Amino acid sequence: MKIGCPKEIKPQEFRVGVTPNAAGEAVAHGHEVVIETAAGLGAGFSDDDYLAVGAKILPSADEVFAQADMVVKVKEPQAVERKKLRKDQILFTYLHLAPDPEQTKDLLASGVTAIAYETVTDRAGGLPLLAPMSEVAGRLAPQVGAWTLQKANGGRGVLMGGVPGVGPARVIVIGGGVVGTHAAKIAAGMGADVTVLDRSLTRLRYLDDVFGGQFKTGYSSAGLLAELLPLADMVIGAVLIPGAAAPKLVTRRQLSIMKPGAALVDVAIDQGGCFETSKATTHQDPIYEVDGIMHYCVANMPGAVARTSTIALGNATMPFMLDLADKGWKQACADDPHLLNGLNVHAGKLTYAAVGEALGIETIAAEQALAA
Ligand SMILES: NC(=O)C1=CN([C@@H]2O[C@H](COP(=O)(O)OP(=O)(O)OC[C@H]3O[C@@H](n4cnc5c(N)ncnc54)[C@H](O)[C@@H]3O)[C@@H](O)[C@H]2O)C=CC1
Ligand SMILES: CC(=O)C(=O)O
Ligand SMILES: [Mg+2]
Repeated sequence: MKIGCPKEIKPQEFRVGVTPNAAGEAVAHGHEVVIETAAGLGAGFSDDDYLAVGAKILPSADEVFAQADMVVKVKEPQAVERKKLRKDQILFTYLHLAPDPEQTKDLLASGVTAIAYETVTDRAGGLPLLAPMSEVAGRLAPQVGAWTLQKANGGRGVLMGGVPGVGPARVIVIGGGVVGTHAAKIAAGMGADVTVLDRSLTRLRYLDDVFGGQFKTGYSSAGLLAELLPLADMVIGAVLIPGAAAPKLVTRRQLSIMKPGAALVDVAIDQGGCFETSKATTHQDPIYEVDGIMHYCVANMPGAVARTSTIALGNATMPFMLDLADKGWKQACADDPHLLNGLNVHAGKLTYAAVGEALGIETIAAEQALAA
């Protein structure tokens, strides 16, 4: 199979979908790998690094898309990239379709077979291709939140760890999955007073067992949140209902009960965001203010630390990419129900129920696409 990897074109996105290590393994499996020139530069990989493992360098994205049987990326295809997709081509990348009707429409029209990293599952009930980026975004969240809290950025001028004689910042993390756990660990490590809320008691028991003493836990409800919001210096949104649009947990009216200059960091923005006032921002212009509350809503946070993120993502995607290339998507998905859970679009049909529900589009079962 010919595997193609274009340079990412989303603003300030420096990650790359295929690392030289992954390219080398694919070549060793007998596949051809074509990489757009300079695709890896932002993550510290030169064209020569790819040539050294047997990949080919192509001069443009047009040629990569035209030649590839499978396109491997990081971010959802942008409008100009979507025009290059075609029937009988596999697209393997993050998609986040539920809050994105335009992209969904274009993918359906293209006829492409699109497998979304964020809905591939594992035996433990986790999301193995989302997890590495959730680890990164979770660890970044307190860091960017702390920056947002600085006076010059519109924040309330509170230091995460406080100082002797002055108490620490209070941080509320909503959602105690991968993002939430890593965010809480780092915020607690910075000296903040941290509470993690989740709706899963099993998850709260795990967090209490492992991190009891470092941060507190609470059962996520509208009532508890209303109690905690007036006390918070920072709220980190880290909820997920896989594939679905994020539930709105903090309303615009509730901003008025918060401290002026408090920071909302909505990591769940790629699924539409969990605060009513969230709208996606970019690394170039990451924060904005609503009713005196600062919002940070960058939808590709891991792009800020592109080298760490690219290697972490490549480690996770490589075995799935190899499986898809070795067997073709149908056999790979038939053999692995967890990879089949990644199938979101095939030949003009949506194959992921939560996306269909969010967008009001008819969905077929992924198994039906396999049988077609
Ligand atoms: N902005 C960015 O750059 C990035 C965003 N993300 C996003 O972060 C979000 C979280 O991802 P993960 O932590 O990997 O998911 P996860 O599945 O590991 O954790 C989500 C947690 O949210 C909990 N939850 C669901 N509804 C809740 C509610 N109403 N209140 C409290 N908790 C609730 C679940 O029980 C679960 O523990 C996703 O939307 C993901 O796409 C991930 C990486 C990068
Ligand atoms: C998960 C995701 O959307 C990202 O890493 O950008
Ligand atoms: Mg994202």
